[in-house]
Amino acid sequence: MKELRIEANGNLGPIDSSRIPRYAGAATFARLPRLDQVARADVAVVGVPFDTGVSYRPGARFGANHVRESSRLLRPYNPAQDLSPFELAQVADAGDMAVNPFNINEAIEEIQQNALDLTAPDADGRSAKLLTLGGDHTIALPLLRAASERAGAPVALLHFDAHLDTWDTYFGAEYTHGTPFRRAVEEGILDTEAISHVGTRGPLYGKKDLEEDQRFGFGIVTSSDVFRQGVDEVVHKLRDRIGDRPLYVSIDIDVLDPAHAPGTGTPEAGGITSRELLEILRGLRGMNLIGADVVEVAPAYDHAEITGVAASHVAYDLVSLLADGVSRDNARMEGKR
Ligand SMILES: N=C(N)NCCCC(=O)O
Ligand SMILES: [Zn+2]
Ligand SMILES: [Zn+2]
Repeated sequence: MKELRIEANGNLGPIDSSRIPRYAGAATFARLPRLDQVARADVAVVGVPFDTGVSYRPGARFGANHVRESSRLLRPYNPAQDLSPFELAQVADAGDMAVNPFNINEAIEEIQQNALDLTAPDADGRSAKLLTLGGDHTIALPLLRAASERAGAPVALLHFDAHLDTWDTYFGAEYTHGTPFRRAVEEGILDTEAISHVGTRGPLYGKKDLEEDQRFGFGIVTSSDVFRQGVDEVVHKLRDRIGDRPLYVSIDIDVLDPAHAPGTGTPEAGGITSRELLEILRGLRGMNLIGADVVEVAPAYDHAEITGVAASHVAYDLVSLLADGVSRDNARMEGKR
C-alpha cells in the first residue's frame, strides 16, 4: 500500500497518522521511514536483538521490536523541547543488527562493526548519530567503542540504571550485562573525569562494589538523590561535571521503578519515575550528545505496553536531543561557509 508520509525541510518523516491510522502497517520506530527508503540519515535508530549476556530473566532480544510497536502514538512535535525532531533532521529506522546469539565475543565484534558502519562519515564529513534499542546492557561496550572511535577520543558517559554494571565477571565471563562499564574503563574509551551513574539503588554484593566503582572515576546520583534533591539540582550537577565533552547516554530501562517499567530482566524497587527520567533528559539540551542507547526492555514481563511506552518516549526525547544537535551542527557548518 502507498505510504503517506509527512515531509518537511527535505526530510522524509513519519507516516501521517491523520491519513493512515497509526495501528496500521508494519512498525518502525515512530512510524519513520526505513534507512533504505532515504538517501541518508542524520539520526539512525537501530535495534540489537541480543540478550545472551543476562544474569537473570531473558527476553531483551525482543526489546527493540516491542519499543517500535509501542511507539506508534508518538507525534511529530515535542512540546517539552519545543522542536519537531523529524523536521530538524532526517531520522530513519535502520532495522536490526544481525548478531550471533550463541557467541558473545562474536556478537560484540558485530555490534561494534555495525555501529561503525552506520556512523561512517559521508563525502562531506557528516556522519549519522546513533540511537540503539537493545538488547541487554552487554551491547553498551561495543557501542561505546564505536562512539569513542568516531569521536576520536574517550567519551563522557551518563549511565541511567538501577545497577552499576561495573562488576568484574559472572561465572568467569568478562562480557555480560553486569560488566560493560568496567570493561569500558579498562579499555580507556571513557573520559573518567566525566562519567556518572544515575538512578542507582538496590542491594549489592558488598561495599567493595562501590569502592571499586568510585576508583574507576564514576560519580553516583542515586535514585534517592533524584527524589531528595530534585531534577533541577541533579541536571545542574551533571551539566557541571560533563560540560561540552562528547557525551554518550546509556539508559537501562530498569532505572525506572518496576511500577513504570515492569518489563525488564533485573527489576529493583525504589526507582525513579518516567517523568523524572524524561525531565532529566530534557535538561541535557544543548550538550554535545553523540549517541545513546535504551536497553533491557524485556516484553515478556511487560503489561499493557507500560515498559514499551516508557521506553519509546525516552527514545523520542533522545532522538529530539540528537536532532537538535544535528541542527546546531548544520548551523555551525553554514556559518563556516
Ligand atoms: N544490567 C542490568 N540490567 N543488570 C545487571 C544485573 C547484574 C546482576 O545480576 O547482579
Ligand atoms: Zn540495570
Ligand atoms: Zn544495566
